[in-house]
Amino acid sequence: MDHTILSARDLNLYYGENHALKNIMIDLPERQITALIGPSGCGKSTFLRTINRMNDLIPGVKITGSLTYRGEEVYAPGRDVTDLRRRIGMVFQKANPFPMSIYDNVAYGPRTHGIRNRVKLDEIVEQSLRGAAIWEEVKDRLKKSALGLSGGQQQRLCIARALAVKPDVLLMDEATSALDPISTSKIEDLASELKKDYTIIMVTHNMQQAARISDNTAFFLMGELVEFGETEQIFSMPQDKRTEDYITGRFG
Ligand SMILES: Nc1ncnc2c1ncn2[C@@H]1O[C@H](COP(=O)(O)OP(=O)(O)OP(=O)(O)O)[C@@H](O)[C@H]1O
Repeated sequence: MDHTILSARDLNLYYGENHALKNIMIDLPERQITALIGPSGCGKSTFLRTINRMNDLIPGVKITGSLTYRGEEVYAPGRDVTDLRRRIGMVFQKANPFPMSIYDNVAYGPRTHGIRNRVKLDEIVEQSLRGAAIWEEVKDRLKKSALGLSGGQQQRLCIARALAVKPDVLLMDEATSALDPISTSKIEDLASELKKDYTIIMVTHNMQQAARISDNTAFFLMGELVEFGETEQIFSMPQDKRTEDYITGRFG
């Protein structure tokens, strides 16, 4: 039986007057890859950011309904958002390494959480870089600037940085859209590897990518969740005509 880790019930989000998420109902299973697909502006990224409260930073946002993570309300008053974001990490479309060394990028989060012991930090940095499949490429240049890495390496470094605080869930917002095919395939392989230990939720515009690596697919359209199910089913036998039109390229 799949174990639900995140659950939305009648979840609505408004940017001022713009009703960007409409009555979202979804149960996301643990330790699987869920792909969020749909045409531009349908609310995929908004939904992704709602999960670790990144939308909190945007003025005029109103959220109603329920979103639970491991049974606890994400928007409960008094919820520790820093702790939530430690447990639910995020990787963005554009790799955004800090302008500091490779080592310091990865050690940044653990240091913020109070880890100062050098041996312990070394261990976390190595583990995280190995976890993100970039250790072999950077182990001899840990003190060099992260900005000297290629785009694909920078994105894997950002994944290592996310892993360093030992998260539970990884949110990926079009994490490969700026990368070449080889880097993209490395990150896809990595995601498939990481799902043994982490729950991954990814926004992608790349239908082949969703079909290749995700276990479940959610199709959004104009703020609604039109269809959610096993990726194989969604791509072979969509239940909704709108899903079918989208995945066969008739719009979007
Ligand atoms: N920061 C914001 N302030 C106001 N409105 C926003 C903001 N971000 C998104 N929106 C609006 O919310 C709706 C959903 O946008 P969102 O970015 O979630 O869509 P998306 O499906 O991820 O699109 P894309 O594939 O183009 O990234 C759109 O109408 C968009 O204009």
